[in-house]
Amino acid sequence: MVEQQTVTVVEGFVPVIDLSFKDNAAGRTRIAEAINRACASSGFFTIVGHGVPAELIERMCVTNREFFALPDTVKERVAHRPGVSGFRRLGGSTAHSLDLKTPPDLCEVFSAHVTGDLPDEERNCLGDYWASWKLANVWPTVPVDFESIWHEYIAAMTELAGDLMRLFALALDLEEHFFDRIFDNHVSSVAVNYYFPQHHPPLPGQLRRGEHTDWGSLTILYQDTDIGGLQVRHGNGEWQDVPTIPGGFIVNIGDLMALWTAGRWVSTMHRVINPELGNASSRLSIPFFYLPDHDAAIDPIGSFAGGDHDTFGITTAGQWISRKMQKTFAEDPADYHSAD
Ligand SMILES: O=C(O)CCC(=O)C(=O)O
Ligand SMILES: [Fe+2]
Repeated sequence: MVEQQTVTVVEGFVPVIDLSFKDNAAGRTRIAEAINRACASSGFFTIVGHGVPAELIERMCVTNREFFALPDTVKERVAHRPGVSGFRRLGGSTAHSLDLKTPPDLCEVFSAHVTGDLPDEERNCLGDYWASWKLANVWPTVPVDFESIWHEYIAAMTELAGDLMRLFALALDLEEHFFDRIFDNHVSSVAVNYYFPQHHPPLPGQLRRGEHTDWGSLTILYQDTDIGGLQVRHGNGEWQDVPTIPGGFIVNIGDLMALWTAGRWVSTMHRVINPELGNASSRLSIPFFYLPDHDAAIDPIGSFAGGDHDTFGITTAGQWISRKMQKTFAEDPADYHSAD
């Protein structure tokens, strides 16, 4: 018998859920119940006992730290450019996805997609509009094992995210494999955020990451320090720090889960605040954005069908995410055109 307290190991707005028993039926039921509570209140929880090897996470952190420590001229060799994903010295303005006008976020980013190594002709079929998952991946040659570690990490995240979606299905009283077919050609990505040391005071309204919701189904986030900075917005409008749990991943749901559940689960606003002035610490965060097939519908599912939702005339997951991304990077001189 798996008791409730062995599953939710820390209660709170962002509870800590232990997945150690996810491979037995009683454990899965308990975990699904805990996930349902978290997703209906904050949309955020931390997982431990997730089974991703600590040494893989460590290698992923080390190789990315090495990359971001390289001179700009070297990093620019793998720069994001039309048709190609990669390194961005300006990590966009996530608050722009909500039409808020803020200065650029104080981070650099390197991103790659699960689709990014496919041949051009296959990628070009993934939506008839601009989309980041249609870009080719570009890989630095230094650090030498960068690309292979990224691939290993993406494979581990894909497996974990698929299992989380099966737990989500149980939590929503759906058939356990309900979501599998919506993700059989998923267009997920990893975007490593490097929050560099701040030697100058930020501009008014400028944050490491401006407030935003995530746009996909779920995000699995690792942070490589305990200096913190990630905050989620409580229903009463207050911002709450997300505690760092050693070895844990933060999981949050994105807009698609809120749309699919007609708002029963919440896609919660979050942001990353600046360190105190004079504190020159840096931080790496590694979100894995689990994004379904680009043509997945965004209508409410199962028993939520017919519920209220305003999707601004958008019908597919790909259009929804692409529109948000274009707003986030609108000041980037790349080849964007409307997702409509
Ligand atoms: O760095 C973090 O803790 C969060 C980053 C984030 O919210 C994002 O990249 O969507
Ligand atoms: Fe986010």
